[in-house]
Amino acid sequence: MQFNNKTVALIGSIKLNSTTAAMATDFKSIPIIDISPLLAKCDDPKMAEDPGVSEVVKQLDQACKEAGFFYVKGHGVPQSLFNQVKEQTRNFFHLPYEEKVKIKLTPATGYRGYQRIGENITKGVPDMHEAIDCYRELKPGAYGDLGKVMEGCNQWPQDPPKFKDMMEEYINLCTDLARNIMRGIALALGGSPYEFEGDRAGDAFWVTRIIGYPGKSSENSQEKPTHDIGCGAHTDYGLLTLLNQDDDITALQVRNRSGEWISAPPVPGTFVCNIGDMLKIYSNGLYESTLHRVIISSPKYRVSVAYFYETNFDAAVEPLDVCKVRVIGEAKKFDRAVYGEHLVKKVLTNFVY
Ligand SMILES: N=C(N)NCCCC[C@H](N)C(=O)O
Ligand SMILES: O=C(O)CCC(=O)C(=O)O
Ligand SMILES: [Fe+2]
Repeated sequence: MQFNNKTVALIGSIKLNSTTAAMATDFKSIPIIDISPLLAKCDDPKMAEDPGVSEVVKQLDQACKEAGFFYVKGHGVPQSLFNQVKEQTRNFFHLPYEEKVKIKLTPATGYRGYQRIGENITKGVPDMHEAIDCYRELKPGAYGDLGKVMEGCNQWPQDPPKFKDMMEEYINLCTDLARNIMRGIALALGGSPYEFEGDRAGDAFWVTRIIGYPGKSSENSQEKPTHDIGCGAHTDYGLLTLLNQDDDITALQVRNRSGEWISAPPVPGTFVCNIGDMLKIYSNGLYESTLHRVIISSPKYRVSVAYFYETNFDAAVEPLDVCKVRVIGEAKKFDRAVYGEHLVKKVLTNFVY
């Protein structure tokens, strides 16, 4: 099924109150939320009283309950940088393998660097993508044994020139943006704007994956995909993902509660945002970390840059008190996790090495 941008926007603007949201039929598309009113007030301690903020918060709450996915516009990241990040990513992956493998990811590099097509594994199946993985750098010994696996320096290519500077600038903007969206989500959950600061995510860890997907049986590609799963079905690990995807290829799919795969077509200039496993726990399951995957069906090479905003590396995550009281039903067994343990467990099973 295909949607044009107008359809997505229209469905996104339908307002439901919380009762109807719970009874709503399964989502068939993903809403677009203009967060500029939230960003205008996000440093004001009284932001919750602002009508513009309240409207955004209502839309975030509905999107997080229904789909766990939403597009964000009015995000304030300059369009030139937003697009340049994808163009330079395309330029990097276009280089010969000998050049790319100079920054190869290995356990010794703290799982930072370049992986070729088929080296990342999801549920036992090699993914048909290549990528550069980056993580916020940890000071040696910072989290003791918990952090050891992830210690290391990010590996940046020499070519394209200025790639590191560009990505670091972009990552800093994504970090600020994600913190501000999380203030809106904290309000949506019925908490203070600052629930996800301090010991929870005041020193947020982050992950960035710079990704390229080969075109389907394209003649001039370096490597032909052996199947059409660009990235197998998975959930993201932390709080909130900000995905900057190529403008003209539909490849990302999101699973709804009926098990149907719903496309998340490109909406130029927007981030695709989705909830990670830690936010699912904080929200006591009110918000789901939705399964998603990438299917290769276009002959064209596709790039995407995924920024993952996480909790503090050593955060012990359990449902917020405001969310415990909101879940009806008898003696629910609350989930718990230490974020760093969750990440390390994933990373250690994600690779062929
Ligand atoms: N940091 C995050 N969220 N990365 C998502 C990668 C998903 C694929 C990975 N092989 C997996 O199976 O999880
Ligand atoms: O490339 C995409 O569209 C999504 C990638 C993704 O889901 C991930 O890296 O976690
Ligand atoms: Fe993902």
